[in-house]
Amino acid sequence: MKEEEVNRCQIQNWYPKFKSLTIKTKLHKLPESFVNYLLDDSVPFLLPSSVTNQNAMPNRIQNPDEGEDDESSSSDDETDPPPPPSPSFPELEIEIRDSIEALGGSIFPKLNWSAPKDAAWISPSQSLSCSCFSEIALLLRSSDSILHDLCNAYDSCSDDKASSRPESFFLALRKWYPSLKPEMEFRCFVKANELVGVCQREVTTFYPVLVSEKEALKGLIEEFFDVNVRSVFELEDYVFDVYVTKERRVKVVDFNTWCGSTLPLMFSWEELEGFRRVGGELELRIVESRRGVLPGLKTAVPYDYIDVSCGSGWDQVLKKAEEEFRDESDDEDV
Ligand SMILES: Nc1ncnc2c1ncn2[C@@H]1O[C@H](COP(=O)(O)OP(=O)(O)OP(=O)(O)O)[C@@H](O)[C@H]1O
Repeated sequence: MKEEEVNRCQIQNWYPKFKSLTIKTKLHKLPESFVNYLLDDSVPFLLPSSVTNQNAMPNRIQNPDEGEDDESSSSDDETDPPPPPSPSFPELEIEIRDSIEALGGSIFPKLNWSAPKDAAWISPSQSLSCSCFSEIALLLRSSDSILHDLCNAYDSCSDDKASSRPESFFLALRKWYPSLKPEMEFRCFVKANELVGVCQREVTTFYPVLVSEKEALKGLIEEFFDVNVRSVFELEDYVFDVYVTKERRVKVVDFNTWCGSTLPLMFSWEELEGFRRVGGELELRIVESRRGVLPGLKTAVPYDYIDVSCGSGWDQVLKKAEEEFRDESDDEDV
């Protein structure tokens, strides 16, 4: 993969061209001091001190290995060095506060490529919804996906002299949508400027609506690609994610590289590479039945993608899951 492909998929590069077809977003170029703050892995980490003090969180995030303050630990206080001063980014904080306000009070944060999805557990809301600078800082500092953007974004590039990091980092604040339906998100694969495959983005669940609406959804996405994406996005091979609204309008959620750190979800890259759609039928791949996923397993994947043969170990897991499922469905009042 070329560095150019990775660069095109940065939100600050694609957003201006797709502004009217995606989630409303405000972009903030990050000062290097804030980038260094995100990269600093000292423990305990300090949240920026707030100049606006609006909904600010406590500055010091406790190291899980440290006990609660008690008598014995306070006796060491005299010998402990004083805690370092909290970092402060007053200009950025004020710009961010204004953007959050303009976006309705809650935002979804991401850097050039990634959102801190893996850090949602640390947020009081257990989601990526943020309403102040310190909530954003906490999510960004706690996320490996963000660390990947900061340090490893060009790892899959084959250029002779690939960059180690982008020229600038941007923080994208996207209007928060609390009730996006996972079944209406799709990943679309484009090879040589042809849409060669589409699949549901949330692959661990069977959604009956996708079975009944499959043809209509496929038509909508195909038309959206032909009219709005094919001749506008500058790469030939790439992946994009879309959301279909209840009014049946298609919105771009994100652009990703072909291969690299992008997951092919219900396809394999080999399979996608082999698809040639000139005149052929586009496949929208979905989980076709309740039995197409492993019930009760968090890391569930569609049946076809694991080795279920006798002796693989999965055969026993599946047998047990199917028995449980049968017991549950017997209880269902149908
Ligand atoms: N503005 C928003 N409000 C609420 N949820 C959102 C918003 N934007 C995205 N999401 C949810 O977060 C998920 C991840 O978003 P996004 O694709 O931007 O992150 P990402 O890090 O690039 O993910 P990936 O690496 O899987 O492509 C989306 O699938 C969607 O469910």
